[in-house]
Amino acid sequence: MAAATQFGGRSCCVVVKRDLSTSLSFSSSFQSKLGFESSSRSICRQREGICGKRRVLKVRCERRVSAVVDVAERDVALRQGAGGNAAQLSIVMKFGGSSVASAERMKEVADLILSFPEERPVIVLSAMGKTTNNLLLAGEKAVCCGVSNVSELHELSFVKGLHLKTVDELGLYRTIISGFLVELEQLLRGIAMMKELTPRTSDYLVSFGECMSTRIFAAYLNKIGTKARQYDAFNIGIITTDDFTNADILEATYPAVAKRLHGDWTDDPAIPIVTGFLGKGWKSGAITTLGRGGSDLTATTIGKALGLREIQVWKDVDGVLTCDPNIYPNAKPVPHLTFEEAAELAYFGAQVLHPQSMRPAREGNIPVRVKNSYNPQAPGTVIDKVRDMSTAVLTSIVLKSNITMLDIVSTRMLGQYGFLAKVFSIFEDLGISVDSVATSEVSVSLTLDPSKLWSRELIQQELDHVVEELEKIAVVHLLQHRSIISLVGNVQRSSLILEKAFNVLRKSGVNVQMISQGASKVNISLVVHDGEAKQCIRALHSAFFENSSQPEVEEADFYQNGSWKPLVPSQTELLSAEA
Ligand SMILES: Nc1ncnc2c1ncn2[C@@H]1O[C@H](COP(=O)(O)OP(=O)(O)O)[C@@H](O)[C@H]1O
Ligand SMILES: N[C@@H](CC(=O)OP(=O)(O)O)C(=O)O
Repeated sequence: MAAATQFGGRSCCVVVKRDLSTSLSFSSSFQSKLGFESSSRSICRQREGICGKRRVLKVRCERRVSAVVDVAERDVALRQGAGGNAAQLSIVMKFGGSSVASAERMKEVADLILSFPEERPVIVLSAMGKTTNNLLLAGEKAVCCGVSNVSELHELSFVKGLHLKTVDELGLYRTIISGFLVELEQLLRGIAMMKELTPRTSDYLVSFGECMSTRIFAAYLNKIGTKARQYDAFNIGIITTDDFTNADILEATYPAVAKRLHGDWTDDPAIPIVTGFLGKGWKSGAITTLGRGGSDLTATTIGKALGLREIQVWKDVDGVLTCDPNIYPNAKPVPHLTFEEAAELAYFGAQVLHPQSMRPAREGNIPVRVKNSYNPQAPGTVIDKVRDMSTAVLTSIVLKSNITMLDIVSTRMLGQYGFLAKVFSIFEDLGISVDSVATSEVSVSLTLDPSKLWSRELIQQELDHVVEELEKIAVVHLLQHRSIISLVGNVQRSSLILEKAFNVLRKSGVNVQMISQGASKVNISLVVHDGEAKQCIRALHSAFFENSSQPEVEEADFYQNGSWKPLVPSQTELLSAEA
């Protein structure tokens, strides 16, 4: 009989078997009270929800008999291994495109995985190197290049060449991927014939990248004697909305993925190699993608589904850095972040993590470690529920460029209630999401992310439509080519952060056009002109992270002449500072 673990109340608890099937189990007195002939009943409905501040799992069997258990309790039980002492899958390791860009890199990643013999990892892989970009470009070019020219497309040759070279160099059979390469060319011919690349076709097109990288890597592991099994995410229960190119993971994913991966592992252990980035639309049944960089989200989703101990995302940098190293090479690794900080960082543009990827990790309370596959010795960044904030001031500076800002001033006088509600209902009706907001009773400034508008070609038309609608109730100024600089950190120290930031910006001669502090209290956003943004980031980075002569930001500012200055300067001090 399969071993099981149980949690919940004394008279009624949830039992999870080794294959992750669940049932409700009753004490004998409760059983006789209910009139059930056996002490166990299968579950006909289960749903996750919020109760107070707890995430709970509500399960119900026939005759409306139900149990409510803490999700955290369930996850601990799963982590300890539903199934007694059997060695269960323990961690997720996700390797991004940069980590598996060539045969040599794949060998190094295999060595890295095998250097943790005590772990039983699930591996999530992205497409090799720049494959996704090349596939997208090939698709765009196919729309207008004519069917007969498809085979000459440079991007197609690049993708074919890279994958065949990798297979050859790893000593594998070309048949692992040859079918995909033929189908890929056929698909591009189809796009050329139709002269159209829909979001649905685009997702199908890019899926070839992950489908091939995982097959190559699994074959290589098997070749070197490590048993591995390839999985396409869309066939193992990663169920999503049908929002092609930017789909959301649905709740049904978690039990389905757990059942499939745990079940296969229990029957015949082999390292699972799963395609990142991909899912299956719940209505269409078609392949969907989770948005660019979506393999991070695949990794955290699998981590939560299986209740694993840790989620590792392996990149080409030493962890999450104090700012984008492409903007400023002096960026330094950040050792610890909370889920909230990491989510805010990702949402406001730090390309290092997918914006939605922290959600499953936070819900499952599973730590995420960001590591460098080119430099595995580097400690990386640990992202967890809490961290010591006693000395934390600023964690990271993030830039989001080319955003649009709207200044909206009510045409009515003060005291006009309902103004903000009207403004936001216009955005809701038009399906446009707003990033940052600053308000007064009769005016509101807000920023829009152009990538969230429906389609790139329509941006100007859509913006004109937004302005037209808003002008029915307000005077509107549309300000384009703006950047949001997000200061992510300990906003308990917001005055200190703002004081220092504005000092830097004043010295740089930059005028901030909007300020917003999110309710999450880990982020202060400043809007500046695009042209000034990078220079601001460099200056802010030097001030917050590089001035080593200053012991700590707050000490430097408030510990002078051997004594502490009060945190709030007196009026006289402010006046003398002004002078
Ligand atoms: N704050 C940041 N910290 C670390 N990397 C960042 C940051 N902002 C932008 N990046 C960029 O993100 C890249 C890593 O993310 P990504 O390209 O998704 O990696 P992978 O493809 O390996 O998953 C880095 O090479 C770096 O250029
Ligand atoms: N290959 C996809 C998904 C992904 O997550 O890639 P990476 O891990 O290399 O950012 C993309 O390029 O968007």
